[in-house]
Amino acid sequence: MTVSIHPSVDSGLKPGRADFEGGTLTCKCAHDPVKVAIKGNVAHNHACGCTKCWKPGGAVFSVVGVVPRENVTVIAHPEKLYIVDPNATIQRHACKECGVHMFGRIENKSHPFYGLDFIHTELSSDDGWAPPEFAAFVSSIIESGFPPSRMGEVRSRLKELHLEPYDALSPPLMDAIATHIAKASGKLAA
Ligand SMILES: N[C@@H](CCC(=O)N[C@@H](CSCO)C(=O)NCC(=O)O)C(=O)O
Ligand SMILES: [Zn+2]
Ligand SMILES: [Zn+2]
Repeated sequence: MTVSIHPSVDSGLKPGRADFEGGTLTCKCAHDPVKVAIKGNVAHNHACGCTKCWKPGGAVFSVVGVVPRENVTVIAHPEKLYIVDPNATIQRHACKECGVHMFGRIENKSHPFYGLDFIHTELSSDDGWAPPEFAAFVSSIIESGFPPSRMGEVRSRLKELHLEPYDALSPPLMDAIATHIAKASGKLAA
């Protein structure tokens, strides 16, 4: 049986729409759900195998991308949100009742990704979100208990889905992070 990556990619990637204006993320609560309005499309959307990103029940990977923080507005039930780990780089604001992560925010102003919030577009029923482009932190799925002996199967399936597997972020994003650090330390001209 083909290994399942995530319900939104298992039957192939759905193309996004260039003119997509954004949508609303809704948590899984049957009553009084938290709602978050997102302006514009998601960037750097990716499957993430890390232990920290929210995954729907049974999924091996999360699907997560970024939007400018000023494009994220909580429009219903902000009182249900809490920060999963206030010490983490990405502070994930999750619903206290259903556990879904509504957005992840970086508060450290010197972080390379400061200004970007992490979101899960599957929480929206709107059509046109950009699909994931690659798979990040693939080896990290083992930390959640995935059998190491099946990693070949996972990487083959990701390639088949055109989600190139990496054990950190993609090379362009890793280069962007390293460039930011080198500029901050003075090794490269700012
Ligand atoms: N092996 C660890 C990796 C966790 C990790 O570094 N996750 C990345 C990617 S999250 C979305 O791309 C990260 O930047 N984390 C910062 C944070 O979570 O605050 C594990 O699996 O836990
Ligand atoms: Zn909820
Ligand atoms: Zn992650």
